[in-house]
Amino acid sequence: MIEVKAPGKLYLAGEYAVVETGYPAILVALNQFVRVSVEASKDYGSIISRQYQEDSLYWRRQGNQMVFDNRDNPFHYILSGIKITEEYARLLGKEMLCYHLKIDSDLDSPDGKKYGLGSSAAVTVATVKALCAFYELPVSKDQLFKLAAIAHFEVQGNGSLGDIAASVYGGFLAYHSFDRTWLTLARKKYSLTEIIELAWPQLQIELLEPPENLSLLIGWTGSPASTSHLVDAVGLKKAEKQRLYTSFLTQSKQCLELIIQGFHENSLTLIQDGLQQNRHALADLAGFSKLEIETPKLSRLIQIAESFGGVAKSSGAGGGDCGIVVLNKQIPSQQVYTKWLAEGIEPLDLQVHNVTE
Ligand SMILES: Nc1ncnc2c1ncn2[C@@H]1O[C@H](COP(=O)(O)OP(=O)(O)O)[C@@H](O)[C@H]1O
Ligand SMILES: C[C@@](O)(CCOP(=O)(O)OP(=O)(O)O)CC(=O)O
Repeated sequence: MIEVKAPGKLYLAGEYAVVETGYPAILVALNQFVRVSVEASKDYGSIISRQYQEDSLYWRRQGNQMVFDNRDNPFHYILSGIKITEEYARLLGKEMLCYHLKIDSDLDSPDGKKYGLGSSAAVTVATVKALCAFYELPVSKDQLFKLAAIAHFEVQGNGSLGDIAASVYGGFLAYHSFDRTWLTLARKKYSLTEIIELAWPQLQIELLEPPENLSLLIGWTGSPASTSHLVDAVGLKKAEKQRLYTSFLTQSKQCLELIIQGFHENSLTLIQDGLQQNRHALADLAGFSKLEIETPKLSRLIQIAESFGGVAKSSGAGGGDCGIVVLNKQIPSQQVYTKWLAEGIEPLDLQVHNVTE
């Protein structure tokens, strides 16, 4: 039996701008996982998720095809991960097999709360990783990223795919998004084996070493908003308010360069300065897009963090969900947590996860 796991993530900076080809974001992988196991089977295969038990899917193999009843199944990312990995396996001359795939996830709490830690990305990465192991396909992290990014992109159709990178590489990383229009065309022109060997236009992934004194705190404010809805709303403003949008992109890039420099120079101060500026850039974007990215509860989370010398901002698409704080390790996190709890903000006591294998 094959068992693998892939971590969830949070955005530290660069949200929205990273959706534009080549623009950077900083992400961090966290010790909350999606776990996938694969076990060979004989007559039929299955996909069973602990979080979606009522939606278990049973399938049979007809040659290279998986045959199943496709009504109302929620396993789009998993099925896309399977499709891409099997396409790759066939190109490497592997025979298609039957198997039971089981999924379990820490990313949504048992009481159904969604923390916005990137479950669709982690589930896609874990599925691709598990099937690569099952079919004995040797894949580097770069290749795993590319296979999982294709699988995710072919379902969601937008987004920067930064969450896939965080789930594959782990730790803190600087991610510059690749040209997704190129990928769509490349999928028609090249085979999967060729695509995952190619350098993808504009893609850059750099692992970052955090300064020793950096502590990362996470607070959850509830009321998650729809990321794709927010991203689409910004897409609309991009055309309507070109000047403001371009200035947001420039601002975001400048902050990100400062933060990356902070990581390179082990400077907590530079990282904090960059995060602060990124918060302001996102406020400008929210202003001219008429969106609420930093909700009143996120603002409270940030004010409390600032009263302890921390720098904080919304994480990801915003409109609720998580806020992140970067502060000096010397400040006990419990002090911040107590104040948050008093205001109904839930501290998520998570650690940075480094992918070692
Ligand atoms: N435990 C799981 N089992 C099966 N599919 C999952 C699981 N967790 C997440 N998914 C898939 O990911 C989707 C959630 O994606 P999305 O709403 O984009 O969340 P996120 O923003 O956390 O990535 C679900 O609809 C489902 O398709
Ligand atoms: C706006 C974004 O830059 C960041 C969104 O991050 P979130 O963490 O809010 O979203 P999910 O990964 O779907 O949970 C869009 C993107 O980069 O795709």
